[in-house]
Amino acid sequence: MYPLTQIALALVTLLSVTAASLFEKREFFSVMQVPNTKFVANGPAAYAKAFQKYNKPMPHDLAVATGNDGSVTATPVDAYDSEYLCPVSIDGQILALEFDSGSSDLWVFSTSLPLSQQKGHVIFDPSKSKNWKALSGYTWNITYGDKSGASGTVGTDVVTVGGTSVSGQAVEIATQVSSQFVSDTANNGLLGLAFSSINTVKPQKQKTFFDLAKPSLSSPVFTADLKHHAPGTYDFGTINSAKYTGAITYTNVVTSKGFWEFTGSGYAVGNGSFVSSSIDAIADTGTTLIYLPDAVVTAYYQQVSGASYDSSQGGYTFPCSATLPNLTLGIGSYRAVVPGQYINYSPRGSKCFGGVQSNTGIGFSIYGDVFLKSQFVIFDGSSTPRLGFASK
Ligand SMILES: O=C(c1ccc(-c2ccco2)nc1O)N(Cc1ccccn1)C1CC1
Repeated sequence: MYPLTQIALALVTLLSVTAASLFEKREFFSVMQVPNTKFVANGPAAYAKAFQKYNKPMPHDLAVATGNDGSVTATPVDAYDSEYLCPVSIDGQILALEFDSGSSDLWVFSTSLPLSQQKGHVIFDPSKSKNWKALSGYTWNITYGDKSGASGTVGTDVVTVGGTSVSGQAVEIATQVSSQFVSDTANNGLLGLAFSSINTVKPQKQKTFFDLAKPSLSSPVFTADLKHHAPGTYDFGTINSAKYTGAITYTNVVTSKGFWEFTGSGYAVGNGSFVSSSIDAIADTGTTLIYLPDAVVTAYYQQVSGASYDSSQGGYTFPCSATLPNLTLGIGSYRAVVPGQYINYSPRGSKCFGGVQSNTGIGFSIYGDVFLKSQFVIFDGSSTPRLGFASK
């Protein structure tokens, strides 16, 4: 064979081998493992992972050690305790949500919002969730008492709160939010804990996290242990006796409006005598202040020197140096005492704005955070829903 031919043959062979090696199915190859030097070992978390992987209940101590005991921290968003935010995982994306026992929609800031409304917020991106299932044609639209509101579309996903996971939870994606929510950049959405009857999703109402979690909870309850100027907790499925003192007083709940609605038994201002009177009220963790009948509000501020209704502020104000009396609110025979200092809500101009205001126009009273943070509160979602209150 001529050398030229040999060279050509060799070249063709070399090329064909090279080409083949590019396309051949490689039988095996090894990759060098590189240790993650930044990883900090966490034994309990590693141990808990095994239970979570196979969705098995983990031992109590391990649950407590790893924040999986159904307890979630509720952190005040500012120096006035105007709202409390809790970390919620949506298929691994963690957002700070406001737990609201006065509404029943779980909605989040999302990538579907105009960028101007997303600014400053932690955003949920459904495209990054492997368990996300869009509910085609479903919408939601909610308006709150302070005229704030939001609306959008819906899907379902896996939602985890304090180690309690729920699959198929309706997550309401905001496509529009009001200016109050845009400017509240710590708040990335709400988790409704009122009754599912007032969920706003159409064409089919959706269930709240609590309703979906109930069957997996040891007891169909959640508790609120909110604190004054400090983080507190919501617990799901258990009543932690270390968090309250004395006996729990239970009172019946009417669910016809979809709220945790009950009848208060009266009030006392400071060391004054208790006035028996039926007060139709709701327990609302999503409302900051206490809204009461005018008779109670005027009786209270009569005991605060320099207090007056300031129409320019839309409520009662008083000199910030004023000493505020305690407010006692009756629930059955139980006397819930709200410390006076909790009722100095915030400086407003040269005066301070009261944490107790009139319920005029609402149609019922609202026992909001100023009240709830003075108590340990049990939201009992059993077949006969009831509210429990205890001192702490
Ligand atoms: O903001 C709400 C509120 C919550 C949920 C709903 C709603 C409509 C449809 C489904 O839920 N509508 C509200 O209005 N407050 C508190 C409040 C504060 C001040 C004045 C009026 N009210 C409801 C719980 C009482």
